[in-house]
Parts: sequence; C-alpha cells; structure tokens
Amino acid sequence: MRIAIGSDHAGFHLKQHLIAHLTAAGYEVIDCGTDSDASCDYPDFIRPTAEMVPAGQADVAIVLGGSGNGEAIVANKVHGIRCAVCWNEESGRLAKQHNNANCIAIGERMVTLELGAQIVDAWLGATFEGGRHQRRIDKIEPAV
Ligand SMILES: O=C(CO)[C@H](O)[C@H](O)COP(=O)(O)O
Repeated sequence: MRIAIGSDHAGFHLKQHLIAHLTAAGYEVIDCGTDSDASCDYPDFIRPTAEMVPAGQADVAIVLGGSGNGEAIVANKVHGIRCAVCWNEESGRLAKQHNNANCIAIGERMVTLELGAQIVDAWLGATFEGGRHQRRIDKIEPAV
C-alpha cells in the first residue's frame, strides 16, 4: 500500500515519526513535505498530498498539522477524498469502519507521537463495514 503523507510546520515532527513507523511496517510512504518545522501555510502541502489519491499515485493519504482541522478542510476540497479528523484509536478505527475514509487528519499538538502512530495503525487495520454506512456515503458524494 502506498501512503502519501504531508504536513505543515506544526505537524512536521509527527510526519517524520509516522514515516519511520510506517516504513518499518513495510508500507511505501510518499513524503509530500514540508521539510522542516519552519512556519509555512498548510494548504500548500496538504492539497498536493490529498491529490495523490485521486491521481492514483497513492492509495490513501495522511495530513498533519497543529490541530488537524484546517488540514481536513483542505483535503476534503479534493474530489474523491473523504478525510476524517482523528484524535484517538477509536476515532481512527471508525474513520475506516463507518466512513471508509481514504485520508485522515491528525493534530500534532493534540496527541503524543506514540498515539499518532496508534491512530494510524487503527485506521489502516480496520475494515469498512459497508451496508448502511455505504448508503450514507453515497448520499455525501456520488461514486467517483
Ligand atoms: O492546525 C493548523 C490548521 O488547522 C495549523 O497547523 C495551525 O493553524 C498552525 O498555527 P501556527 O501558525 O500558529 O503555528
């Protein structure tokens, strides 16, 4: 599985932690920047990260910032992206089970690095339940 990952300055350290974590677990990780914790504007990095998925260059995306809120807002502007803000393992798991999210947003200022990795693992390890959840997703956006 190919995972695109991007952040602004406030999510940079979590991005580096997750790249190491996911690479060690055998995932192909595509680092979309930013490259340091110098202040930058999150749309400049988050939009290109999310666009990797509908472009077929990544299977899923992870977007990171201080809160994750602005990052999710940007990612959800990309057609075909369903990005969920996640803050604990359960929200990560449900992002896949109920929302079939192909992108998650995490705020580095909201979680420890270790919890960030646990959230990602919970999301990647879960299975979409379909059924009533697919019906609801179909009401959000027709098939892309
Ligand atoms: O979480 C974010 C957007 O939702 C940003 O990471 C956050 O707003 C950056 O803040 P600052 O420029 O004060 O470091």
